[in-house]
Amino acid sequence: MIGHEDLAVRTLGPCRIDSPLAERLAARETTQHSVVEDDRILFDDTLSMAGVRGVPVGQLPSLEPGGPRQRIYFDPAKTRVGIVTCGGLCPGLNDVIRGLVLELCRHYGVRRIVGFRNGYRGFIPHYGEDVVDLSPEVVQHIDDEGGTILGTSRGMQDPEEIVDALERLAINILFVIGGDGTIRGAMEVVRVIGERGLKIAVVGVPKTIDNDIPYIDQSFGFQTAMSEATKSIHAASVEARSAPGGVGLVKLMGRHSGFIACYSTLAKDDADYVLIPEVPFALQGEGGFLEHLRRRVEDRGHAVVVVAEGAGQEHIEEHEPGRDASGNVRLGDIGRLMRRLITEHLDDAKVENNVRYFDPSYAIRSVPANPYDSAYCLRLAHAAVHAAMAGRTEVIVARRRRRFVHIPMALAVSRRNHVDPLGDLWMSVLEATGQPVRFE
Ligand SMILES: Nc1ncnc2c1ncn2[C@@H]1O[C@H](COP(=O)(O)OP(=O)(O)OP(=O)(O)O)[C@@H](O)[C@H]1O
Ligand SMILES: O=P(O)(O)OC[C@H]1O[C@](O)(CO)[C@@H](O)[C@@H]1O
Ligand SMILES: [Mg+2]
Repeated sequence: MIGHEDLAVRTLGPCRIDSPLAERLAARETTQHSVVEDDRILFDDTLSMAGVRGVPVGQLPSLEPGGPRQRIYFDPAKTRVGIVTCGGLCPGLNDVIRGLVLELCRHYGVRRIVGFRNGYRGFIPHYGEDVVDLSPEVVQHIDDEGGTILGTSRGMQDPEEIVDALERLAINILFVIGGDGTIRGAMEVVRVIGERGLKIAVVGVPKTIDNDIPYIDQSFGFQTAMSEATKSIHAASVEARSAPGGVGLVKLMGRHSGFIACYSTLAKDDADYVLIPEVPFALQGEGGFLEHLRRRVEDRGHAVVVVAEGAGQEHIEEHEPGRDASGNVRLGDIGRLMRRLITEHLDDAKVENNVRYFDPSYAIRSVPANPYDSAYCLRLAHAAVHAAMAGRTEVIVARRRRRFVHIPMALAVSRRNHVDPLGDLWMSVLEATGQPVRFE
């Protein structure tokens, strides 16, 4: 069970400098819309969860609120900031970079901001990457484009060398924008910073189109990515309904978590089956997926199947599970296997079929953020700047149940966020598709 120690946020030291934002904060009080800096946000949100703890209200585990502080740790005029983006692309990366730069420059008066190129390798001299000076002019309109102006990469880098680079450039604050791997990398950087007795804040903005970072409502860019995915599902549905025995099969990203598959299915009434990593399924046999699909194609003439890339990995026999440069398991291609098995199964049953396969893959994550995600990215960037200027370190900023909070990095990587097969989301998917609770 999560306790106080798991939620404790590290600071570099006392905040002794008046924040340039202090005047605006004077009238603030905790309301439905904001939480003042010395208040706390409850971790549990049901009576039963809080009740199980058996402690008075004041001792319930709680999170530090995000947002601006009256007093800050860093002197803006003497503060130098670094920004890096790592891991796979996600809509909104440029929005976050832009938000960080604008907040630092315009509201705190920080003048020296550099971007490290191509993920953590941008710190390592051997790669010969330049650093990029970032200013409001440089980041103007970068949010119109997908991707990241800084570039990104996978692959392990030596944290000692990363901190060498931070020291060489006299960086006081490092913002890391990335997923679980990036946060793990940042924790290594924090460890080395500590060993060297340096006062450098490391603050993360969590990024994952898979929405697999725990304790946060939804990651930025997820809404954009899942909206893009709905286009492919709709196209699959049009194809399926326009041909005898039409089967539209769509493979969507989602290594270990099927959120994109679930939400993009719920957005439109197009899909008949959703297969995700969290819910194992039998393929063969009377209660298996293929027989169910055959019956549906015979009864209704068409079907649409959405499969998350991490689903049904146990069915892929020939696959040698290697790892990518960052150590992430390389998955077998469930989409192509399903296409072959569906075609063979319908052929064997002498059911006329036209299987159309869609793999939108990178297309859903390389687009610019939609307006909702852009606004969300900007608010996350603001929260990250407030946290860092107040000397918070080894934290990510996140929105949890509508509140912006500081989550210790260790907690953010302690587990993965999954679709709960017994939870409300999966229940909605079952209701929307009408598929059986289990294929077994
Ligand atoms: N276990 C780890 N320990 C230290 N550093 C790591 C670890 N895993 C990854 N990293 C560093 O973080 C970077 C990004 O990691 P990774 O490629 O796994 O992407 P990610 O941040 O998890 O994003 P996503 O999975 O959403 O694409 C890597 O290039 C590597 O430098
Ligand atoms: O091919 P790449 O760039 O390594 O990224 C693919 C992976 O990145 C993600 O988009 C995020 O981790 C996964 O859904 C996907 O498996
Ligand atoms: Mg990852």
